[in-house]
Amino acid sequence: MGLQLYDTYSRQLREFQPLNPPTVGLYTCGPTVYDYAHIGNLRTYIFEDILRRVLEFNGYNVLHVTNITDVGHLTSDADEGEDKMEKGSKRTGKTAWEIAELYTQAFKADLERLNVLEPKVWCRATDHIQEQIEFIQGIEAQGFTYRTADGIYFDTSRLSDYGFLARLDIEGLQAGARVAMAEKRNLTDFALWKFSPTDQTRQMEWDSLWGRGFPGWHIECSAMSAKYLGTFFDIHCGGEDHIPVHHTNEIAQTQACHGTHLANFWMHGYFLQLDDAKMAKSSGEFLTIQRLVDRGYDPLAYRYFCLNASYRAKLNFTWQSLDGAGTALNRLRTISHGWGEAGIPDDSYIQRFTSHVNNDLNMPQTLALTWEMVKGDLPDDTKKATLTEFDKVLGLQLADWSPITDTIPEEIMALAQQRHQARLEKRWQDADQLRDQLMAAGYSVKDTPEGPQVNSNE
Ligand SMILES: Nc1ncnc2c1ncn2[C@@H]1O[C@H](COP(=O)(O)OP(=O)(O)OP(=O)(O)O)[C@@H](O)[C@H]1O
Ligand SMILES: [Zn+2]
Repeated sequence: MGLQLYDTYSRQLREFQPLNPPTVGLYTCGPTVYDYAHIGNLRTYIFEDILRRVLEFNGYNVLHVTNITDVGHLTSDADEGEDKMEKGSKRTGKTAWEIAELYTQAFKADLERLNVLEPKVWCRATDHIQEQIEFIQGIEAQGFTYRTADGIYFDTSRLSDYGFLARLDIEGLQAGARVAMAEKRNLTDFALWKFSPTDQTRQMEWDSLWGRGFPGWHIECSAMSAKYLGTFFDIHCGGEDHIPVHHTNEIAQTQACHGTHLANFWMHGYFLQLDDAKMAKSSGEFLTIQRLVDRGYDPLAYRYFCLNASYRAKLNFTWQSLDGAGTALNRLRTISHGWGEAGIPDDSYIQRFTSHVNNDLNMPQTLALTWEMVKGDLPDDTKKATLTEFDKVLGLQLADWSPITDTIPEEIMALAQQRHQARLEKRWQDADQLRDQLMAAGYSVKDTPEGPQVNSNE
């Protein structure tokens, strides 16, 4: 059986077939760079990384595109409130451009620490203003837009299946509406272009044929995915919160302009929760990768923790489970390091592994299989080779790991051994001199019942 993926659009598992084999177009909605990413955001990027690795494991060539939202995402997803970037600028005292750069770099560094593969294309919203303007013109030409005092809006009532992705009950929504509509014609209408306020200047604004302003949040993804992947490509991903608003509106825009629902598969990662509530920047403890590192955790322990659950299930974060993941990861590292050189992978395990990862990225089953293989009775070199194959998807960097003592150079270990010998023979002067030599080279030595223990002073 081939690769089965759950498609939110059709609400079913579907067999994945690329539109243009062997290439797979993958678009993953990126961060709004007004603050550090929390580990909840990063759970979604780990899920998308597993997806990418599984596609590559199946022999596809993945053209992976991720955007950076550095303008236009307002504090409410419904086009109200302040631009998150301008808000971040006030909070930090830096310009919106400076914080965009700062948090983009911090985000990329977090991904690297989690061994998330870099997309082939990074695209910033502010580098694609012209493409967004042209896309809005396309929508306008099809008659889907109208103008209000604060911007150009998309008329969602013009699409008979608006909201299909989220199975939105439009009539129910309208009836229960509590929010002021201002000049919006329908509750679900959204901004394509917002005008700059007349009484204040924005840091990020551009001229357009409609007036000076900035793009709405959703248009960047329709415009940039069309530029890099075409107007109908293989897979589009994001977190579950993107289903009812952001992705629904991306689809509406592309449908209006190009008549497609943008991607063949829509896939969504479910939330990381803290005390049974969504982890968010605005509420609860703001946990970043750096916070975990400061508390002595390896970022890859967090990756392992995420692999314990299906991407389609909410996952509760606890320190205890992170400890458990860290312990399991270290056991895996130590055991596999002890196996020595790799031989040839075991076919039957590789087949079972493939069927688990191809079963909608079933990581809990995959981890269980990994431990079954590790504890089983295959020869060590076969185990090593099999695990190395598995790790192409798990991404735990097992082959790169070695115990700290392995990094002590041989000549230093030899000096420590000579000192040990001198001590046994009670040649105290020689022993002290050898210790000084080790110190000068940047190492300290501790005498333990098991013999000398050498540590780097770095
Ligand atoms: N708790 C969470 N668990 C998993 N994914 C999340 C969580 N919160 C947000 N995401 C996802 O993280 C990605 C980046 O989102 P973005 O940078 O816009 O964060 P955000 O929406 O500002 O975060 P927050 O909602 O915490 O303020 C999106 O795909 C989003 O769906
Ligand atoms: Zn998007």
